[in-house]
Amino acid sequence: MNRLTLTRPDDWHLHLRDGAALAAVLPDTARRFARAIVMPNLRPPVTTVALAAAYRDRILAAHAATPGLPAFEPLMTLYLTDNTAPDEIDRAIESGFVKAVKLYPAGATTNSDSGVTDVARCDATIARMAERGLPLLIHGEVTDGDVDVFDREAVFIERVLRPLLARHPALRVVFEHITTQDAAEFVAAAGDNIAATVTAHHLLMNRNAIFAGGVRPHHYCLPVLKREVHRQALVAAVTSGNRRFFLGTDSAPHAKGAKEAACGCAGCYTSHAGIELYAEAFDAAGALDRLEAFASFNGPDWYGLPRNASQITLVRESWEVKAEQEFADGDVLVPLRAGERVAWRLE
Ligand SMILES: NC(=O)N[C@@H](CC(=O)O)C(=O)O
Ligand SMILES: [Zn+2]
Ligand SMILES: [Zn+2]
Repeated sequence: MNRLTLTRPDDWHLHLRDGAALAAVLPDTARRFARAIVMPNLRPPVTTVALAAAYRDRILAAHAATPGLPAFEPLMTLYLTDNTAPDEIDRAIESGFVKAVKLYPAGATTNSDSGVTDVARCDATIARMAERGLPLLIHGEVTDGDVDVFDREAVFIERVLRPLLARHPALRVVFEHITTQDAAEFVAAAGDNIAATVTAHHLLMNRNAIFAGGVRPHHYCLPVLKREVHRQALVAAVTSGNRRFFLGTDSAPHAKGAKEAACGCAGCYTSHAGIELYAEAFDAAGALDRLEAFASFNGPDWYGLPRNASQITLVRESWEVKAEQEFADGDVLVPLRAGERVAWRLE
C-alpha cells in the first residue's frame, strides 16, 4: 500500500502553548487534525471554565490568522487542583466546549507545580465528574522519591489509579500517553469507561534513543521512553483492534534553548509530522489497515462525538524534516527527526 486515504484524524492530547508559540505551532496540527484535546498546563494553568473560554478564543484567533488552513475545533480541558470545586464541573458541562479535566500529580511534569498533591483531596469534585460523565485525563506517574523514574507509571497504577477507580467505579478515565506494558494491560483489562492515548514517539522509540551516541535532549519527554519490551506492548495494543486506545500526539513544544540545557525541559515536538509518524509505526507493524480506527474513530466514539466527515491522504514518499522551525521569543524549536527523514507524507 503506497497511498492511504483516511477519515481526517483528531489529536486527543496536545500542547498548543500560548501567544507567539501558539501561533507558530497551531498550523502544523490544523493541517492534519480536525480537533484536538488541548492541554491546560499553561502558566498560570487553565483552572476554570472562564480561563478555558478565553484560551479557546486565542486558539481560534490564531487559527483564523493563518489563511488556508482546514477547519479546526479545539476541545478544551480544565487543570484539576486541590481546590477545584464540584460546581466548576457543572459549569464545564454547561459550556459545551470543555470536554475533560486533567489530573497532573504535583511535580510530575512540565508546569505541574499547581497540580494535585493527593488525589483523595479531589474526591468530591471527581465524584461529580463520575456522576455527570466528564472524563478525567491522567498524567499517570507517581513522584515519590523512592520510585525509580522508569517505574513511575507502573507504580501509579497500583498506588493511585486502582484505589481511585475503586472509590469511583463509574469515572471515565483516559490514561494519557501510556508508555508501559503494565499500563497497556491495565487498560485492556478495564471496563469501557477506561481508555488510553498513545504517542507516536513511544511507538517508534525505546529508551536507547535518549542515549544514542550521546545524550539526546530532544528524545527526553515524560513519561520517559521505556525498554523495547514496553514499546512492543504499546504497538500490540494500538494494533489490537481494541477501541479504547486512540491517538494522542502529546506534541509538547519547547524552545531549543530550554531543551539543550544543563536541566532540559521534557517534551517532544511531533505536530509537524503528527499523523505521518503514526503511519510509520503502523506500517512497521504490518497494520496500516488499523490506523484509521486508532486515529479517526476510537477517540470520537469514546468521547461521544461525531466522527469527522472529511478525509486526508498519506503517500509513501519520504521527506526531510527541517533542522529547526520558528517558535517564539526569537527562539526556534527542534522537531522530532530534525534533519532526518519521515517515510510517509501528507498529500
Ligand atoms: N510530555 C512532556 O514531556 N511534556 C509535556 C507535559 C506532559 O504531557 O506531561 C509538556 O507540557 O511539555
Ligand atoms: Zn503528561
Ligand atoms: Zn502532554
